[in-house]
Amino acid sequence: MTDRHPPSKSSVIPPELTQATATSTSTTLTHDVRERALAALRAHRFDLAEALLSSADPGQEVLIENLRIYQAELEIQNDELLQSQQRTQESLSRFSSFFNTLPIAEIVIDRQGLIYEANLTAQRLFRLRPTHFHQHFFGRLITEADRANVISAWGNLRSDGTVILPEVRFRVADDTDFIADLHIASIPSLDASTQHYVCAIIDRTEAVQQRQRLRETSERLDYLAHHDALTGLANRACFQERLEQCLQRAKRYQRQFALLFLDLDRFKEVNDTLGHHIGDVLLRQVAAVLSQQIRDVDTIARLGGDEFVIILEDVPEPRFIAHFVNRLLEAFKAPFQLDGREFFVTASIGISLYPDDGTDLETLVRRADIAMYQTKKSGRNGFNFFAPTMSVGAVERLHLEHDLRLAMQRNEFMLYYQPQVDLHSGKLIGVEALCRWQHPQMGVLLPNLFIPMAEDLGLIDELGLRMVEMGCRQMMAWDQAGLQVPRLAVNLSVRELERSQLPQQIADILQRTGLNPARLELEVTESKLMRHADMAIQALNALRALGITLAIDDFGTGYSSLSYLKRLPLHRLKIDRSFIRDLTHDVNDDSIARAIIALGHNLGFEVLAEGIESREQAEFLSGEGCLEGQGYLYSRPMTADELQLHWQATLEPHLKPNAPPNA
Ligand SMILES: Nc1nc2c(ncn2[C@@H]2O[C@@H]3COP(=O)(O)O[C@H]4[C@@H](O)[C@H](n5cnc6c(=O)[nH]c(N)nc65)O[C@@H]4COP(=O)(O)O[C@H]3[C@H]2O)c(=O)[nH]1
Repeated sequence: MTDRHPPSKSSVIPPELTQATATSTSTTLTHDVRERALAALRAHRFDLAEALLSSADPGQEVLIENLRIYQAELEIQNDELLQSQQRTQESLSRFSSFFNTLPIAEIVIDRQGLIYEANLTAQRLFRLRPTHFHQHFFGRLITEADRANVISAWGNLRSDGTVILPEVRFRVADDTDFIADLHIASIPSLDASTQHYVCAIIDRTEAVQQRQRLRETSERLDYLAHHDALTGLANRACFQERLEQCLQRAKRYQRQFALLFLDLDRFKEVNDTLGHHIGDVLLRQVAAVLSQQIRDVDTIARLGGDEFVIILEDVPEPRFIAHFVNRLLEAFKAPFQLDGREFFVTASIGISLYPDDGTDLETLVRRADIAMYQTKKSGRNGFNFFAPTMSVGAVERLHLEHDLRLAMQRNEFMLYYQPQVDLHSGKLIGVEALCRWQHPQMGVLLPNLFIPMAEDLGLIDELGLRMVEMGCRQMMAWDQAGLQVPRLAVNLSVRELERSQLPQQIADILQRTGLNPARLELEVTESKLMRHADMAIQALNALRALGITLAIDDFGTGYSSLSYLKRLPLHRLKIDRSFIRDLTHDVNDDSIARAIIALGHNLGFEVLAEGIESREQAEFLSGEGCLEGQGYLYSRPMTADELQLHWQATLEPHLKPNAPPNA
């Protein structure tokens, strides 16, 4: 760009000097002089040319004048040229500094994609020196993943010769990546072979990172809004959302789901004795243990303190929930590691079911809570399904408790009896005594309403003994009346088993009433028995020693361990009626009932099925080897007089008026 190009000589050199044909003035010049003058002119030595010409022919005035004009013209042209060059130089340097100080990386490439030029921003951005850029393919600055895309877009520029590609991932020399928008524009050119393109690379890393940070922050905020900071479980807000969704799904697809409230037993003691820090460690460990037990579809949340809640979606049967809950309680049998020590913690669980216990969020939550509270009251470390009787309000409950105490004094309790029969012959083989409270205002109340209350109030021992005695006396009375009822089964609260005097008190009753101990059977509910296993074995052994028989009630809902079951001095398994209800309609229940019967027999127990309501159920059971049963098919629970009337009339063969009553 710095070379000077003198104006074309042919336009300014006096024709006399260049023309071969001599004019009137040039003819006098010798060839030699002319050549030398020309050479001097070409060398811009005007003084020499002038001297040569004057010496050759001093009369050549015109020629010399022309020469001077030519010299003046040349000098003007030269000045203009110099100024033009100066301006070009300035313009180039302005462009160069503009190009290099642009905050945007600009790279000029040729038709092949080879880099022709790159500004300073591009050099800094790619950490490359200019020499590295030159003759490098532009594509090498782009990551493999995006390269083909860019090349294809470059080959399909818009009609205005540009294309914009957002967020292309470029690769820097040190192999790190950055994200930038890429604008490609063709530089107008007359000759396609020298076509160039300018690629503007607008670094978007900051914006992308900021967007990423924003997304992360909003995700984090969302997480915090929906999770409990201590345990990482869902929090109350999230739980309510999920429960609402679960409710909608259950309504739409007519499914059942369960809500479990779980509260740690004596958590306050941990906090008070070991400190809040350790309490927090325990809560985190409990959260981890609980999380391991649930399926992906289920939700577990911490509502605060030591209160956890689980939504079990789509549960076909309550007994699956019982199975799940037993697994949960089982998980609590392993010690927690707190402050380098092993620590045992138990939990109380309450369960409500959609739709049985409520069809709206508030009702389900309240009822699961009530059921949990009930578990706490009945000895903790266990679970309860919600029962309508639990929902008696605080005031009503107070009244009822008061009434229950009075009822004990006034002896308002009585027994209903439900026959137990031989499934083959239909013969009466025993009765189950079921307690009723003849409330002066409310009429006959069922045991689920008042037995737990009696347990809470510490009245169950007295009530239980009264029922046993009442039943034994009734057996003797039937004997007297000539109705032989071979066996009396009475329910025993597991609370009663805790009392060391119980065996002696039962022995006293048997003695007082005169009933043969072999005709008395005591029933204990499986799930409750299993929760007090070690204590129960001792108590049951002592009772067994009296000569009475023992039955395990509601079998199948408590998930006893077989090894433990074998150690119990039991005579009878009573299959829970929830397994009987769908017999012959639900193959699962068929197989469960079949398995329980086989299990009972293998363990050497008699097996009795509860809740038989249809002939098909009875036939299925007897076909599977279950010999005994009870249920509405045979009789509802009834008063002693009703039973006597009914069974004396319908089962004459069992009337043995003269048989020794207590044989
Ligand atoms: N759907 C249906 N139900 C049937 C059928 N056959 C009998 N039942 C009901 O099933 C329950 C059987 O008693 P359980 O399992 O020992 O369950 C008893 C027992 O655990 C407890 N209970 C009853 N009396 C006493 C008692 O004197 N002491 C103690 N500790 N608990 C008692 O209360 C529970 C409930 O007793 P009830 O309300 O009398 O309810 C009785 C009975 O009425 C049937 O075919 N279909």
